[in-house]
Amino acid sequence: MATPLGLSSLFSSRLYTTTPSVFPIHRKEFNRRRIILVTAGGGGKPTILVAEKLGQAGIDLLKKHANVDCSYDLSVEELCTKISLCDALIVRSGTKVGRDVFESSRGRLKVVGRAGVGIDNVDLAAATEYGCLVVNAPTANTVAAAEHGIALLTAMARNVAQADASIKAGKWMRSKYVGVSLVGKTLAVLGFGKVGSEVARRARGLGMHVITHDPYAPADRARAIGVELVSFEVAISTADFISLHLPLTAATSKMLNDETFARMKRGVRIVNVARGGVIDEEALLRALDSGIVAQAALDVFTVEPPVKDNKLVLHESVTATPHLGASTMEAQEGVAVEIAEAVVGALRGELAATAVNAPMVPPEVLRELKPYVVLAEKLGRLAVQLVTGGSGVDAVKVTYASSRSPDDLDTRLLRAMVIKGLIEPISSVFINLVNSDYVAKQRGVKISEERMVLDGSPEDPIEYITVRIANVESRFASALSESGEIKVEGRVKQGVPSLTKVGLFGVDVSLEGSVILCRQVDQPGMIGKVGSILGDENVNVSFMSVGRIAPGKQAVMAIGVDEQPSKETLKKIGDISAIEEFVFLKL
Ligand SMILES: NC(=O)c1ccc[n+]([C@@H]2O[C@H](COP(=O)([O-])OP(=O)(O)OC[C@H]3O[C@@H](n4cnc5c(N)ncnc54)[C@H](O)[C@@H]3O)[C@@H](O)[C@H]2O)c1
Ligand SMILES: O=C(O)[C@H](O)COP(=O)(O)O
Repeated sequence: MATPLGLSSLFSSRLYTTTPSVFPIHRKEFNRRRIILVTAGGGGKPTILVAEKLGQAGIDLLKKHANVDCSYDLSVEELCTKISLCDALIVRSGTKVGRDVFESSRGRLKVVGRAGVGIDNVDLAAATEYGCLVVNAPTANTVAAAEHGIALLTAMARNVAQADASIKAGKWMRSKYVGVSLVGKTLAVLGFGKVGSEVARRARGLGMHVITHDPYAPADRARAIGVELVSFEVAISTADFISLHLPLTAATSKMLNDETFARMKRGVRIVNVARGGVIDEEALLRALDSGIVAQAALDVFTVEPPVKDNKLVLHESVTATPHLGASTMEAQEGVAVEIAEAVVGALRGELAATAVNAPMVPPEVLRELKPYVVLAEKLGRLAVQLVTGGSGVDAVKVTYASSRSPDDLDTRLLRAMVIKGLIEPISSVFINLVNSDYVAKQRGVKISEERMVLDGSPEDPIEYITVRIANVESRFASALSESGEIKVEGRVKQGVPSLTKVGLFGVDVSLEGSVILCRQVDQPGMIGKVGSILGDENVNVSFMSVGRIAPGKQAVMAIGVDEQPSKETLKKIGDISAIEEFVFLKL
């Protein structure tokens, strides 16, 4: 059995395979491998704790394969006590599966199943560290969430909840509850993924003019349902209604805030069935009180359940529901079956397509590929940030230049990491070796791979990796290759992943922190100018390199920074007259 590896959170799990590591791994051979997950229970049936209400079809399926303990509303202490007797745990969003749960399981807990999409309530790093696979059910509640979005939209526009409360209180207030019509109004859907596109489709049926903002959604998918892809600015400033369908990520956290509310049409109405943290709740309260936002309908909150006297929940212009998006009989039956199959499969040792944490890969392979794994993810992350919003990513080519025979180089892990880098920052999906191809296919991203066989010693597995994105525009024109694709190339230098090429320009910058890329007319003093602007703001520069076409001609300067420079600092860099374009990229 393999031992734990101290790699990144994605790869720091205990890795169990039935065969010792071999390198190369041939595809068929790998597919035959089984991951041993069930080690407890004395060879009898495994025990599964279902800690939140799950559809009966799922429970029935679980009971065919395991002892099932359905215990709801457990305190943290009760959960921690029970867990040491369980091989798998199934939860929804209401149970916090923190480090204490994994610690208390003393190694017996092998699978956590999240009966739904979001896994914000599961400590993934701890799960991975304790060798516990986490699986979710990402598709079965999509329609339910979309229907709830539409329910909130229509109920809000016609004051259904407020009027119902009023009539139940013995009042008959017809003029107070005059609503607004939806037909002909503009709805901006922010996030055009699984739920967002279903909401858009339904809103079109209500006669609304639907626009959407999602920098990563293909325009043809939007066009197919009569929806216009627009910039964030156009979406928020022209909408009568805004519906949120984004994952909660660093980029979307508090995306609706004082500044963005100020740019909206006065009287805009907002629906949130995504995650509470996408809205700055204090700012929403201010916008409601000042009349910028006429009404809001909220299914999700930053803290759930919200505190008793939460001002948003109590606000007259707010319609609130207790995270009911996925709560239909049909969705819960679907989710229950989806999660039961995934958990039973994982307990049997099958690879799970909806696994959200660590893949199982032989440690020797991981140890050798570790820096290349990081390089692959960062190249993916860089490349996607160079895409102009709205372009839609559908064709990605990854080239591995290596002196090894193609048979001696298994690139699935690297491809998975490129996909992770490309998709994870813009999605609620967690990507690993198990689910990467599935997710890429589902999102219409075609990944092709190419091997370049080099002469020389095959000691290092790879000389360099190139990631190209075709059919897109770039927000940094210098990142384009001769054939018009976004192109980034990297190498591992003394164990450190480094960016070595952007478009046609050679650079040399270690892939840590963040990177600023500037195209400039090659001339003396540029490094000093940019360096001093960053220095004035105490931004630590870790690396600087300049790649030029020829002396005195154009050059691309790559600057590695430890901290994120402020908008003002970036503007000062952009204002340097010799700088023709620049971009800030987070790694
Ligand atoms: N209330 C509920 O019960 C309920 C039920 C299901 C899903 N959800 C939540 O709804 C959200 C959407 O779920 P999904 O299954 O459609 O996810 P998804 O990954 O299919 O779609 C998310 C979309 O957001 C886009 N996106 C990412 N960053 C963006 C940005 N900065 N600007 C604009 N678009 C951006 C992505 O490109 C993607 O298309 C998630 O937060 C999920 O947790 C809530
Ligand atoms: O992430 C999800 O799937 C939804 O938010 C639903 O959560 P729930 O299963 O707790 O209803």
